[in-house]
Amino acid sequence: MGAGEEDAAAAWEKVEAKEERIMVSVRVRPLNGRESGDSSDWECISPTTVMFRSTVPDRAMFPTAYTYDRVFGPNCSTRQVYEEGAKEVALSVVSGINSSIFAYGQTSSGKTYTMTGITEYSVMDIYDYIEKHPEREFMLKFSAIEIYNEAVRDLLSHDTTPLRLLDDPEKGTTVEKLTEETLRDKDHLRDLLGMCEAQREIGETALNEASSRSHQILRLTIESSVKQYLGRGKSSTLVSCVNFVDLAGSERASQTASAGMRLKEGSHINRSLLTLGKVVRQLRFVWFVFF
Ligand SMILES: Nc1ncnc2c1ncn2[C@@H]1O[C@H](COP(=O)(O)OP(=O)(O)OP(=O)(O)O)[C@@H](O)[C@H]1O
Repeated sequence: MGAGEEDAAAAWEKVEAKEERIMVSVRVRPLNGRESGDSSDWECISPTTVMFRSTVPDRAMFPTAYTYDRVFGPNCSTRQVYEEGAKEVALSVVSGINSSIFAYGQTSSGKTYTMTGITEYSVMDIYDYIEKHPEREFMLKFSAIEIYNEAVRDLLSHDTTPLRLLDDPEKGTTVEKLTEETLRDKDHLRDLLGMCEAQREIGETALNEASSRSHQILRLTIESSVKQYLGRGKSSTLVSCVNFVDLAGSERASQTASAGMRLKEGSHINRSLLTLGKVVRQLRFVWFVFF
């Protein structure tokens, strides 16, 4: 086995050793200017437990505690959330393991804020790993889509025509004609991330002046081979990808004061999140997933 294959085998052993391959963390953001007069209903009482105590007087007597793999309170930085909640998952891509990190939550809860930081830190660590492994040849590719009002759009193209989803028996679901950029360096990736941010559909609601109105999926694919064996017929190439998913937030029309276009967007967002919830619930009962 070459160095890369050993890394991959070690990473797989680590994954196999864990009973759970899904990690769920909760981040409670600080109250903002609009909410600062209120007291928070949520309190992080340990690194894994968050407690909900309703401010409605009759219900305040019955707090409920929820336990997750990790809970981050309002004073935790995005760096800490990344280091303790996402780094291991993001970096498994360099060892040939596919992974996804996604943020799910109510509108204005801090999903985009958190995912932007996590993506940035992951990119820095992935390039750092590449620099420390000159014995391997790496090729990085990047693609980005948003799902807006149930239509899929390429965020690396100025063409707004919706793209078709195709079911490939080997590759699974793919997006037809999606741009995939081969990255020159991390500055190139930063430029592309900036382009995605600029292209993404956002709009103002009563709860968030820059609310994401679409689901965004950024995909980084990494191919790597041992340089020594390249072209000698002995080399094997590791190919894997990491997805950074920033979902649009669930919302109540009464709270976001949505009407017209915003209301239509909100109903698409809520419906797709409801479907995602159903899929996750069903997965609890499925032992094998066939592709
Ligand atoms: N941990 C945090 N610390 C400080 N400010 C935060 C934090 N999390 C979020 N914010 C701020 O709160 C506001 C809402 O955050 P953000 O846009 O990330 O929410 P969201 O969940 O993505 O919302 P939506 O679903 O509407 O797109 C932003 O102004 C953001 O800068």
